[in-house]
Amino acid sequence: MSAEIIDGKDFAGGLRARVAEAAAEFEGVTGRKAGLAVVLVGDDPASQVYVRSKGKATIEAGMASFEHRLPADTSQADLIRLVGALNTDPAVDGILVQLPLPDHLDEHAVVETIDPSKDVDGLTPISTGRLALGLPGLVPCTPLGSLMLLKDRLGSLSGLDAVVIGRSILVGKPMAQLLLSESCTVTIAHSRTRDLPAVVRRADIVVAAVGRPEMIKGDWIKRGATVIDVGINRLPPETEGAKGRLVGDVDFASASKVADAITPVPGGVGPMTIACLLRNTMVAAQRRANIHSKDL
Ligand SMILES: Nc1nc2c(c(=O)[nH]1)N[C@@H](CN(C=O)c1ccc(C(=O)N[C@@H](CCC(=O)O)C(=O)O)cc1)CN2
Repeated sequence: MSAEIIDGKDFAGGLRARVAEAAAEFEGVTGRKAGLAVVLVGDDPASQVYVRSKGKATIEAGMASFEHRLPADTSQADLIRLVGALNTDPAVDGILVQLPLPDHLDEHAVVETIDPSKDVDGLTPISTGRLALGLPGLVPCTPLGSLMLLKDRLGSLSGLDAVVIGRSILVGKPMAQLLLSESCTVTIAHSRTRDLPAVVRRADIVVAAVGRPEMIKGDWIKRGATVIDVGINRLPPETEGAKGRLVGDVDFASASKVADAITPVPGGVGPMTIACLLRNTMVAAQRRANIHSKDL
């Protein structure tokens, strides 16, 4: 058996087109573009690529992009001052602080200052609390995109056993909450989990978000499971000067022989992260302008 490949790039393209339609409608009604502000501190190469992609995708969707690039030695007070200014800027509907931040900055303290109505990353205590309570709100982009792919593939997830490997605030914890709200039986596994292969083997749905290249092997996967690989790991280059291959947290070659369906890396969950950021920005803009629109 060979698993069906879940094409996140294709699904993300559809979502981006729907967001673009909503963005044009929003501009028609309000006379302004919905706006997303992205803040990057420092010069982490991967973050620079992601921030550039976010700006490009925002403009392609017909929204306004505000990019703020700050030096690596920016103080916490200066960063919080910038977030404060974005909170009160009427042209800004969504604010995202690119993570990780340099070590001297306190991510939680910075994120906490974002106005929850503009929290398109879904990371403020208000957004996190609303998700935990099962109330509507803005949800972190990678788990939201992963859930969209799962529901598109499986329809109802009710009663299914799901294992989320990883407990980060960006992916693991919100993913588990989302699966729980779909009535899955959810296990959160992590570095201290005993007999991880046995835990994973029970799952109908496996979401891998550990950040360890190709750690989850095919013989850990239950036959017929659906596998969502959130990992994006660049292997060391095979030849000098070349770029290393990009792989997920799942050993794709062995897992795809057992699973019913699997997301590839690249081209799986990654493109959904940016598409969901555009979607969240549009939702935030509509709510702030009191526009009631169909769900994106
Ligand atoms: N504040 C946030 N910081 C970070 C987030 C986030 O959601 N909010 N997520 C990640 C990085 N990320 C967006 O910021 C991101 C990662 C990967 C992709 C993507 O499209 N990946 C492609 C491959 C790209 C490549 O060739 O390198 C894919 O998987 O196909 C988009 C966004 C950490 N920080």
